[in-house]
Amino acid sequence: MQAVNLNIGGLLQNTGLLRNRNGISRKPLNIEATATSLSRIYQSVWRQFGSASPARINQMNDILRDSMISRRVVKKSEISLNYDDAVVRIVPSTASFYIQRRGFRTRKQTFGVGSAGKTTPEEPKSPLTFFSDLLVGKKTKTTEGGVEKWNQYEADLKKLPEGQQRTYTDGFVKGLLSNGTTGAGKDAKKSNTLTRFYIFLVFCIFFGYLTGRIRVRVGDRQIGSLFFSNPQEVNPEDVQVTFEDVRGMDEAKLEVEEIVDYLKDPEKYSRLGGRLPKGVLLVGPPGTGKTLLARAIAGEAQVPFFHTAGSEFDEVLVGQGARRVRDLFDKAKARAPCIIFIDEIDSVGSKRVSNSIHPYANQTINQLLSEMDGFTRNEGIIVIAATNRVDDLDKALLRPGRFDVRVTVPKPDLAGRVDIFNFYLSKIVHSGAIDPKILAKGSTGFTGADIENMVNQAALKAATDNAVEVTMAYLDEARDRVLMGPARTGGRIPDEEANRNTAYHEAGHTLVSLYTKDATPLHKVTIIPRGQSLGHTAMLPEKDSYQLTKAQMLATLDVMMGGRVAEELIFGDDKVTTGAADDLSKATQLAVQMVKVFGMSDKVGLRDYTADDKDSALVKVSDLSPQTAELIDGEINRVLQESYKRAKDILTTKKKEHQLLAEALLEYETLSAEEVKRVITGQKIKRPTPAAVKKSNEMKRNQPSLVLHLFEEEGRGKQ
Ligand SMILES: Nc1ncnc2c1ncn2[C@@H]1O[C@H](COP(=O)(O)OP(=O)(O)OP(=O)(O)O)[C@@H](O)[C@H]1O
Ligand SMILES: [Zn+2]
Repeated sequence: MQAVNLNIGGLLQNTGLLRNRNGISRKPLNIEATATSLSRIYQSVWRQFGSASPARINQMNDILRDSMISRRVVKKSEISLNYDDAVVRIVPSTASFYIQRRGFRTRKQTFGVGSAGKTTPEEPKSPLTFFSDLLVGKKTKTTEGGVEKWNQYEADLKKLPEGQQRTYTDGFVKGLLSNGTTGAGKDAKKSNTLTRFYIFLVFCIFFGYLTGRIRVRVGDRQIGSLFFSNPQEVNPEDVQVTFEDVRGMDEAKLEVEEIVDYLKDPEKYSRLGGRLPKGVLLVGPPGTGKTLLARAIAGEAQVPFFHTAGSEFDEVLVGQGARRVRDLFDKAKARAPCIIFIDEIDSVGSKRVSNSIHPYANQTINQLLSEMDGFTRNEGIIVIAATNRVDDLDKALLRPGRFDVRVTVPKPDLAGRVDIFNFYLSKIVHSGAIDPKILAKGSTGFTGADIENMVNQAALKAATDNAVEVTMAYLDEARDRVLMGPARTGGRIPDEEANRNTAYHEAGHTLVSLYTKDATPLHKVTIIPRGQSLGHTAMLPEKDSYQLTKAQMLATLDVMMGGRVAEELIFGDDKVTTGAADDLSKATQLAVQMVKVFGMSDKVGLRDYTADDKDSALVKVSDLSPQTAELIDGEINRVLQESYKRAKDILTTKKKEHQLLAEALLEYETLSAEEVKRVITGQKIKRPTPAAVKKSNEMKRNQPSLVLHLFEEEGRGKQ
């Protein structure tokens, strides 16, 4: 027992929590390792005493009192040890200790670690402990805990969109690893478990692959489940989703309600002679919840749901796509009433052109058409297809008797977004100060998937920070991630010349947007690489727009030109970079549309000139005269040229502002719209620069900053 006591003090010294008597500075604190070790020691003390009767707690406290720490703080009910952003509190009276990380703003957040097997109800325990538990290595007592964690992990994983599942898994495994390494070799058992876990993981993946649950994608195609005879066998899902889970699209829900009714009782409809659609086409941008709506229909009606994607029919081998369609319908018929859902139907159902990308699309579509014609209306099968490009679809699919009902699933409007935010916020622990209305106002143009993603990202970040709840700050940060893509983890790139270029380029976009009347309001500008680009100027519309005016489009063009113009003006014609390529390609697309589709060029007139671009004929015969073609070309160029000139005018007259802004960007890396406005009027920004923050963090780390109550107490005691 003596050994145990000494260990606590020694351990605290070792891990840098406690400065030793001579004040020699300590190693930087590894909070995870400390927590794990403390927890282990506490538990071993606890085990010697068995259950937690008051007498035993006293006994244990006696031991603690003898220890190096407690001797000095006999009378203290609590000892706090501060370290950078963490506080370790030891509460002898309850024989427990807590490691807190200081909260995001001012709030302190606590989660209990190693309260020696005893729960302390008075201590707020972070509700987001799943991550922190993993990171800190909180031990669940039995193997059941492991199973639970695993199940939880699996459940959580399923909830995430496919793109994020990997990141989540990475985090999970990292959590396990950091957990495992703290034992540093001594804990052979643990590493054994870890090995077993990996073997299990590999096995799961392999098994999943074999059974076709996990598929490998090569380019556009799936090479999946090669070993089983019937590849891509679609099995119906049991759907738990209901209309309650689908938010912010009341009209669409109304439109499909009848279908639910029908699926619940097809007989009733047949008896009354009603005619129901065979196919429903859900049209809307990606992420607006088309799949979700289809699932909800199945869930409401309690019928099987066959989920496929158009691309799955797109096969390497001749006739396979068609066979899959046949198999799918055969299975569905056996399970009617049911729903067949075909996602991204445009990938197979677009105009029946023979091209090298979809050589056998014809056969597949024909099969689909004949299957849909093959069953009668009231057989109890509803085929729901989703697309975001209805214009591209083969007209044959849209004929009566096929997908003759069309339901639009638009991006949510303000009220819809409030609803969706409310829904997803209700699933996480969040601060009461969060106002969904403000969130919705600040996320114009977001889809349901974006919002879900945003809330989820905020919750994950809060969990890794061991926060008690998700605050507005986390949500703001998450919004920027959704809006601009994840920032480069290392911050700015190490090439300062490139950074300078980016700063002037982005400042160019920003200034043009500020001084152009109809431009979308600025949100943020940054020179931290995001996604593909080196910098980013993010704009956020103030309200939902249902249409764009010509002035708004021209403003957008001008802003796009701003980047290139800035490079030219500051660094000279021959120093322009490739950084503007993306801007130019987007600008060109827009200009082409303005001239050819929207009739926004007086010279070219009001005709839609894209009609024959869409034609599926193999050999295109343009019915435009060469003069007209030339005219269109000239007009597109003129629109772009004029826009370039407007941007140049602004940046030439605002040279000083341009420089101020670029310098500020180099210094602060990211600026909000308000900060931009301060900077260009010559005012200072009232926050430390990222460089200063980094430096002060480093300084803190190298400085013994731990002293506190413990030693003050000791000093006073001696005098
Ligand atoms: N209106 C909404 N209400 C609640 N959740 C939504 C809504 N829209 C999207 N989501 C969330 O976003 C996820 C992705 O949406 P879903 O896959 O249904 O979009 P989609 O329109 O089918 O997109 P895609 O065209 O890319 O397949 C859903 O699983 C759901 O969690
Ligand atoms: Zn640009």
